[in-house]
Amino acid sequence: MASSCSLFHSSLSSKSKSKFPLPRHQNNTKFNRPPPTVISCTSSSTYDPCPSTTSSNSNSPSPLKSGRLADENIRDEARRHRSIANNTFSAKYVPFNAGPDSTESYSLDEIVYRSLSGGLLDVQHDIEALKKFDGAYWRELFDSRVGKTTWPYGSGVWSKKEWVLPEIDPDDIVSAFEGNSNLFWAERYGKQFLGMNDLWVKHCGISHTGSFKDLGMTVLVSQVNRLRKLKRPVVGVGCASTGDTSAALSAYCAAAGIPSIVFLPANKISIAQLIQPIANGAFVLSIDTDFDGCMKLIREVTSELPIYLANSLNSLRLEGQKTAAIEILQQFDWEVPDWVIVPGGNLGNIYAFYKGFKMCQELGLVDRVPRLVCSQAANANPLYLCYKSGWIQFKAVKANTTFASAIQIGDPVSIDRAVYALKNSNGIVEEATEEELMDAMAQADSTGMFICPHTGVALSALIKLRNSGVIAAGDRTVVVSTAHGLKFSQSKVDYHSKKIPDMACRFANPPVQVKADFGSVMDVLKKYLGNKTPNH
Ligand SMILES: Cc1ncc(COP(=O)(O)O)c(C=O)c1O
Ligand SMILES: N[C@@H](CCOP(=O)(O)O)C(=O)O
Repeated sequence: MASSCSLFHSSLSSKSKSKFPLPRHQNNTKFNRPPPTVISCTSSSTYDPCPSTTSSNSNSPSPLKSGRLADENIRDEARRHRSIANNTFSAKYVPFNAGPDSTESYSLDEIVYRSLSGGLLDVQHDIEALKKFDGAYWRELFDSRVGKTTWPYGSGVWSKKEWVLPEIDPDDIVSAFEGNSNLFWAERYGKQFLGMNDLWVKHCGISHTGSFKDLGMTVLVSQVNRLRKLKRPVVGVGCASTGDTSAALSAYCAAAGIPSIVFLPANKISIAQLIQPIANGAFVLSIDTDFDGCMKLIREVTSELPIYLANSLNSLRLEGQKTAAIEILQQFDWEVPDWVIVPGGNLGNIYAFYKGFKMCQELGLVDRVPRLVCSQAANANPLYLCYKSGWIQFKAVKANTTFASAIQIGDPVSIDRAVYALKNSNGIVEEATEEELMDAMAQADSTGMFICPHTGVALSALIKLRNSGVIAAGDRTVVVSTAHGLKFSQSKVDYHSKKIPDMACRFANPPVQVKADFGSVMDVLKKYLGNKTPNH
């Protein structure tokens, strides 16, 4: 039996009951009644105006203070509150950047990675349905979910569920409460090295498996969980990886009890990244090729075997990754920064950021999108070369070894998405040499960060654009940090021991070897302190 809180909008139609304004009616009456579809108290909001009345059984245990029943876990609680009727929102696959005449589309429950013409796909949301709620509604709804443990909205990704995978049952979601990552004010770095006072680092790598890939993987693995329950032919999930996608895939699959298979280029990823899928029980293939070779193989294999493809060629991943952009706006109280700088490899993430910002603009949460910068390692720079050609010519390259090993990619699958994102955000592409990216990383670390080399690539772009005056001292700028520095400690060890051929390692800070006696220790300390001036 439906509870009183229940399932019909009529129970939400009184403003006094609902915390959130209701959508605009077609006739423009402000906050009129939502469309006559059925929606649960919690399918569009974590806010339950009548939590204690949702159980129809008078013998049920009394609710806890939190609104949860005594014998319930958070998933049970979500199940009790879930909608038993159709959700108002929906999404489907369409060919990426299809013209207005295209009618090609696929349900998200289909296993499809490419359009009929062989192009990329995109997840298209029913924007008209989302637009029935105004920008203020969405801002307030998303803000209300931050910092909670309500399943699944406590996750930074699932707090935007209606914009991500609106139709998935919370019961099918596999989440580690990812997202909600720190937006770090780089006060000292900005001031000391760039003369900036509004510089921020979005620490997407301080996360469950240590990279932004968690944001996309929770979505992909949740959908796989659903497909398996629907008895679709998915025996396992596979990816090619430079180390972060494989870590995220194996962790989320392990949490859900789903087999994962990862293709890694032998000797081209860090030890920390290699041990992650091994520890999480993935089937790990170390293949004597580079990432592009692994990517080619996984595409062939997934078209032959019932292994679901987890790379960002699969547009589902980007639906999760785009929430980092929404989160940045949220953390600035819905003010739009001037610049967002993202390191690029397979090039899904730059498009994901664009999509997140664009949806916020389209749905009235903000009035513009920031300018995007994509930064590549000079040793693996096909996008940069394409940009320099005036976007005229894209040619895959052979990616050379780089300390930014996770972006050692010469034939990015999302090239079309990246070009689209950059063209539509008045974007810029930069590149960083090995010395530039390692120096930038070392300087940032010396101000209290501990970033990965890929973030060094993004910082190098910022340094260049500041020096050329393109980015002004007062511009609010966000650098996206994509992985945890601890995954790449060997690169820092090499740098600080000045062991890198042809690199000055100007900011190295090697440890001082000293004998274990008081005099020797005093000597080195006096010498060290002699170079310092008191701070007053
Ligand atoms: C740490 C890190 N930074 C940046 C990237 C680049 O992201 P994308 O491939 O979406 O361009 C990747 C993966 O490619 C990565 O693992
Ligand atoms: N850096 C990535 C490369 C693959 O990117 P994806 O986003 O297409 O999975 C990795 O860590 O594997």
